[in-house]
Amino acid sequence: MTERIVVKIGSSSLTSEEGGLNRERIGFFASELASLYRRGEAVMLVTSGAVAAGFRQIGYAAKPKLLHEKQAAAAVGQALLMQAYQEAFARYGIVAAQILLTRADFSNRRRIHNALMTIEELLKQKIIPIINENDTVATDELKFGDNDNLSALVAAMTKSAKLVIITDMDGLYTEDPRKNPQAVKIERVEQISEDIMKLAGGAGSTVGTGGMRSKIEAARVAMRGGVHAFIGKVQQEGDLALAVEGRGRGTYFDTKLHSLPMKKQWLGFHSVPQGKITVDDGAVLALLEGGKSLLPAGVTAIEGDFHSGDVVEVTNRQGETFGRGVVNYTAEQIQAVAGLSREEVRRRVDVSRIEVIHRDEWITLK
Ligand SMILES: Nc1ncnc2c1ncn2[C@@H]1O[C@H](COP(=O)(O)OP(=O)(O)O)[C@@H](O)[C@H]1O
Ligand SMILES: N[C@@H](CCC(=O)OP(=O)(O)O)C(=O)O
Repeated sequence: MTERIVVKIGSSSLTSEEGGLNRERIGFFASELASLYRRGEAVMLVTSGAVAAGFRQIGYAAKPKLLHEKQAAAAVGQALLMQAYQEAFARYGIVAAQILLTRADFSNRRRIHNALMTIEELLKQKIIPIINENDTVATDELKFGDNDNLSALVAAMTKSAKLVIITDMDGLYTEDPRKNPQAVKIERVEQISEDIMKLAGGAGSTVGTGGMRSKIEAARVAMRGGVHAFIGKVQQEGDLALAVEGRGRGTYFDTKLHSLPMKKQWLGFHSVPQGKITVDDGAVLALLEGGKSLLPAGVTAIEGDFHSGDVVEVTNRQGETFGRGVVNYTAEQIQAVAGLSREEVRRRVDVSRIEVIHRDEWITLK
């Protein structure tokens, strides 16, 4: 059966601490991906390594820290990276394509739709899309920075079955094993709780960026989008196939959720909330388990100055955010009717819909 699989390779797997591309590793990963491709899987690659590949060529002594230097390094390195992959895939008769994306592209529905259509056509033509962040145009505030999150968004957008995040560690441990060799590996995670989040530390190498934390955040996004995730090591021949088959050297993050329509992905992953609504326990239950809309009666507090049609976060009484939705009221209108019954609400404000957030415009995020 053809499955869609997104594979993410981090800088630490492709380059050395001194920078420069490790062509042998690229050749190895290309052969691993080619074996999935030959089995009929629809493979997409999200690869880092542009900055690490480029800085040595420019003559910088170490991985640059300043944004314009990083961007210059990426501009040089991205071309080297693509050249290396295209050559490596050509050995297997596979054509590869370059796609560069930014976070801003994801928040613009037309742009991301175009990117998706391009990827769909490439997959149809049996071409492997190779995706990286467009470092030259991404502004600092809006940068993915690491590619973990980008890979999760690509996996959700393409409704992939699996996301394989390849790194230099064979999975998630109870602590960073570089700091504590006694740390114990976690084989399976079914829900990413705050306790799981706390285990993860930052990058382990000087070329890596996000560390384990950004990988777990990515797994969380993937799982919400109905994608099973794996974080681990692919080092020897056949490791990638094992990772995909459930026998890999890493940690599995299984999900019971189904893929999300683009509209819900936009709401959950890309929209920028303009305020916050706190609700009572009954409303939490109605939204989380009843599949119901949020009515004014369940609202206890609001924050922010938002308009009807804006996206807001919804939090419980403990202050934990558990979802987002599009509001049908202005902040002022909700203030006037919070806690009131439908009849009272109709008497006091003139709104097009009685629901503060309709269930079709809601996404649970936990
Ligand atoms: N709890 C943990 N379990 C495993 N690795 C961890 C943990 N916390 C931090 N790390 C570090 O995360 C690193 C991988 O992230 P990173 O260096 O950003 O790699 P990449 O370039 O592959 O994205 C590992 O080398 C490891 O040192
Ligand atoms: N877009 C950047 C990615 C930066 C980076 O180091 O990411 P990662 O190795 O995935 O933590 C690059 O190609 O250099």
